[in-house]
Amino acid sequence: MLPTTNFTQTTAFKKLKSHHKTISKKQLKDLFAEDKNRFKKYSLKFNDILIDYSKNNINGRTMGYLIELAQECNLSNAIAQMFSGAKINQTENRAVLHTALRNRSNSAILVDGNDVMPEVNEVLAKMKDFSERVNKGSWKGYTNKNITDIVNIGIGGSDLGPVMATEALKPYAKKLKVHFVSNVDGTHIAETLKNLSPETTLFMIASKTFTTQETMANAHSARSWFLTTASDEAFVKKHFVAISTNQKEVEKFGIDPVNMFGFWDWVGGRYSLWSAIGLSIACYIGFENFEALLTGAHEMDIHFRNTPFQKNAPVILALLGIWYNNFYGAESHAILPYDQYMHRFAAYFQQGDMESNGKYVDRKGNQVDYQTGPIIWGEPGTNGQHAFYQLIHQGTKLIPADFIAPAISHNPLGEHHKMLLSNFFAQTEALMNGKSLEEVTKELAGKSQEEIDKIAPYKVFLGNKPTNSILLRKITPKTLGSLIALYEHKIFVQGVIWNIFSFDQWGVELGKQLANKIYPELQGDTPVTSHDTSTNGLINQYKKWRK
Ligand SMILES: O=P(O)(O)OC[C@H]1O[C@H](O)[C@H](O)[C@@H](O)[C@@H]1O
Repeated sequence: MLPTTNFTQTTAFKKLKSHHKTISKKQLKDLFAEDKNRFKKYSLKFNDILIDYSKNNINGRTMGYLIELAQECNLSNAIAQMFSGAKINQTENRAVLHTALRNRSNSAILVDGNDVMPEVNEVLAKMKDFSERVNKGSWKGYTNKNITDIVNIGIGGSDLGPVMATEALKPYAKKLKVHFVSNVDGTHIAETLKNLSPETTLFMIASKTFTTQETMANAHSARSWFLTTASDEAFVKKHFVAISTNQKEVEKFGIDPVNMFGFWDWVGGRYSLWSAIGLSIACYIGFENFEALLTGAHEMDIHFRNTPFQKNAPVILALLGIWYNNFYGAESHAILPYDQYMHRFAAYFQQGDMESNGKYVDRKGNQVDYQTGPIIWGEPGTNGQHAFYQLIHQGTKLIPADFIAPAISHNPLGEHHKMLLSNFFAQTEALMNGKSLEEVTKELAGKSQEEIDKIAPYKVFLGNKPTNSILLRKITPKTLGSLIALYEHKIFVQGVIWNIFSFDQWGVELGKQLANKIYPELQGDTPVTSHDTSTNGLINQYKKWRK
C-alpha cells in the first residue's frame, strides 16, 4: 500500500507556504547576482545529460523544504514499493513494473511470488529474433517478397511511444519504413495504405486489451485491404502480428498465437514502449539500438532508486513542478525540445503525465482540495518561438518550461545547429532577465519623449520566468531512454506527493461508454430523442446532412 499523507498538512508544506511569500518577491536575476555558484549548485549531470535548474525561483531553503516535503510524504518507501513489484496500482490491484522491462541487471523481481524476469527476457528474445528476421529479409511476405513497410495499428500508449521514439531516433533507422495508424477516422488508415503493397507490408496490431474500438476497427480494415489482394486467409499469418496481453482476443481476431508478442497487466499502456509494444521501434532501429534504449532507461532507474533526493534528477524536477503547481498557481508546463526529431516528445508526455496525474480523488478516496497534474503542452523550438512564446514572455500566465536540446546534431548542416542552439540559450536567458523600462528607453534613444512614452510599455518584458534546461550530448537511443525514464519517474514522484493513483485511467471510460451507446443510434434515419437537446440536435443534423 502506498502512503496516504495529505501533503498540504505536512510541516514542510507549511514552511514552503510561508517561504513562498518572501522568495516570490525576489527576481531570478537577483538570485543569480547574489550567488556566484548558482549554476554549480543547481545543476546536475547524469551521463550525457546536463540538467540546469538554476533558472528557477528557488534558493537553498526552497530546495531544503521541498526535499523535506518528499520525505514527509514517504517518497523513499513508495519508490521501494514500485521497484519491488508491490501492487501500487491499487484501484486495479496491479503492480507497476515498467522498470522490470528494462531491468538489464536481470535481478529477480517478484509479482505474487513469481520472478517476472524470465518471461520478460523470453519476449525480448522473441522480439530480437523477429526484428532480425524482418530486417534481414528471411521473414517473407505471401508472394515470397521481403517486407519493406511496417504498419503499427494502436492508439494511446500502444501508439504514442513508438511514434515518438521512431521519430526521435530516425537517424538510426535500418531499411524498413514504419507507419502508424491510430485514429478511427478512416482517413488515417486510408491515407497510410494508399502507397503500400499488401505483398510487402506487415501489420502490428498493438493493443494491451485487444478490445479498443479504434484499434480493432483499423485492424479489421487492414485485414480486408490485405485480403482484397492476397485472397487467402492462410496468408494473414505472414502479414499480421499481435502485441497484447489478451491471447483469447488475439486468437479470435485470427492471429496465430505464435505471432503474438505478450506483455503483462503490470505494464501500464503509457509506460509500455519498453515492452513488446516497442516492437515497431526494434524493427525500425534494429534490436541492438532498442536494447540501448532499455539500457539508458535502466541506468536512470538505478539513479532514481539509489540517489539521495538532493542529487536525484527525477525527484528534483518533480519537486520544482510541485513548487509552481501548488505554490505559484501555475496551471501548465511546457516541454520544448530544440530538436526536430523530438517533435512528438511533448505529445507523448501529454498522455504520460496527464493520464497519470489528471486525478481529483486522493488515495483515501476523498476529493482533493489542491491542484494535481498540470496541463502538458509544447512544440519544438524554434517553431514555438514564432507562435506561442509571446504568451510565455508577456502573457498573464506563469508557464514553467523545460528546454531540451542536443549539443551535437545528427544533421550538422552549415551553421544551422549553432543558430538553433543560440535560440535555445537565448530564450531561457530572456525569460529570466526580461527587459526593463530603462533598457527599452535606452533602445529608443533618438525618439521623442512622447513617442517613447507611447510605445515603451509594450516593449517591456517582466522576466522572472522559470525554466529548466536539459542539454544532451546527442540524441542517441541510450540517452533518449534515460530522458524518457527521467520524465516517467518525475510523474511518479508527483503522484506520490499529490497522494493520487498515477497508474489507473478511469477518466477515459465515460466517453467510451457513451460512444458505445450512441453508435447504434446512428443507424437509420429516425431522429433521436434520448439525449439532452444539444446532443439530440447535433445527432439529428448529422443524420440529415449525411444523406
Ligand atoms: O492498448 P490498448 O488496450 O488498446 O489501450 C490503448 C489506450 O486506450 C485506453 O483507453 C487508455 O486511455 C490508454 O491508457 C491506453 O493506452
